[in-house]
Amino acid sequence: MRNIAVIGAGSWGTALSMVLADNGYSVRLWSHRREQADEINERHINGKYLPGIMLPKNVAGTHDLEAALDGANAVLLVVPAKAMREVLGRVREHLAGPMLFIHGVKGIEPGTFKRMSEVIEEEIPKKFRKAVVVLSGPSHAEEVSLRHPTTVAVASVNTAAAKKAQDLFFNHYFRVYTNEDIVGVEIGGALKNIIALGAGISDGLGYGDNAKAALITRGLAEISRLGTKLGARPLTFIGLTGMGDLIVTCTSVHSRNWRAGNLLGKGRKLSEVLSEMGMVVEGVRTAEAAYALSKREKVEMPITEAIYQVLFENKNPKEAVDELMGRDKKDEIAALSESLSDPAPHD
Ligand SMILES: NC(=O)C1=CN([C@@H]2O[C@H](COP(=O)(O)OP(=O)(O)OC[C@H]3O[C@@H](n4cnc5c(N)ncnc54)[C@H](OP(=O)(O)O)[C@@H]3O)[C@@H](O)[C@H]2O)C=CC1
Ligand SMILES: O=C(CO)COP(=O)(O)O
Repeated sequence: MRNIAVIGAGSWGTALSMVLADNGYSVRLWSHRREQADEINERHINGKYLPGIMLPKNVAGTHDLEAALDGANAVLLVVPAKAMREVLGRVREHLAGPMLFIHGVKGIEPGTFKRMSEVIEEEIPKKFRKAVVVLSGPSHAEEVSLRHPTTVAVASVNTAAAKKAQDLFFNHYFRVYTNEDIVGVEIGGALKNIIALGAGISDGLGYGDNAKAALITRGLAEISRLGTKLGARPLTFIGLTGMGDLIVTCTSVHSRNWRAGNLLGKGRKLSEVLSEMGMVVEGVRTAEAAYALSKREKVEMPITEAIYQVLFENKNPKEAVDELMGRDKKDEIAALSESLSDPAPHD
């Protein structure tokens, strides 16, 4: 049996460990908290993040990063985006040879506004990485852990590496597609969280399905505009990691981003909401990054801007919606058509 190191024992790291274990791999699931690693080994559960789920026996918890990485054929990184660089610095100290790096993180690094694959390339010397792959798509951990049918995409500039990752994860309930557009997959996965916050805010305000459909569709338009400006392929945004993930995150009660937005729409303060969630809400920091990127790249992103203002400038959510609705009249497609020509993918 081959070994895989999973770095990050939250909901998603644990659910993906189960997929790998079901596929016959020996998984070492690293947690930065010793008691969580002990719980995984002694009781075969991760009570905080996936309550009620029994983990397969071939998922071993560990608090020792060196032991997690020793002899591993691939490493899967699943920590919050803001922790990625620090965790990679620690991982780097224990690498002995080249490894396949896969990540399942849906965020942009605060401050640098870099994608996670860029952070991995900066922190892990070339001699220690065979390739970098992202795994993304509509996939709530809670449902994956119940082995409910789920589809995702794996993307890399290295096609063979994407196929390798596809082989690692693919099974009867977890269908994995390859995609050559790593920029589009990472941008779609990160920015959908901002729109999910918006969908939650809209629901919290008492608005209905019309408003949510508008947010999803026009949200996708602005994600595509920024993504293509950054080098993504437009078609990626109508796929699993674009429209697919927007649908699931904006409509599911499992979504932490939707739930956080819902509380904000009901009038709660951001600081209170975040401490109550107790899990990562990537859309908050990603809204800051996407807002800055939209200014840097001169891309119009009115929904992102409105959500940024609600989160960081204390704007009243209802006023933000009123302002969005009162913007200048527009043609639906004209502003999009430029970015919808589909060049070959590039990084
Ligand atoms: N949950 C899901 O359904 C999905 C999540 N994702 C993405 O996966 C990524 C991780 O999310 P998810 O697992 O859900 O998050 P959770 O909040 O469930 O778990 C985060 C995990 O990371 C740990 N952690 C926090 N900071 C650090 C650090 N500095 N060093 C090491 N570990 C740390 C936490 O530990 P502690 O318990 O101590 O806080 C916890 O184990 C996010 O980018 C998310 O968008 C993608 C697809 C689906
Ligand atoms: O990315 C996800 C589902 O595809 C999980 O979304 P949340 O982080 O909002 O729970």
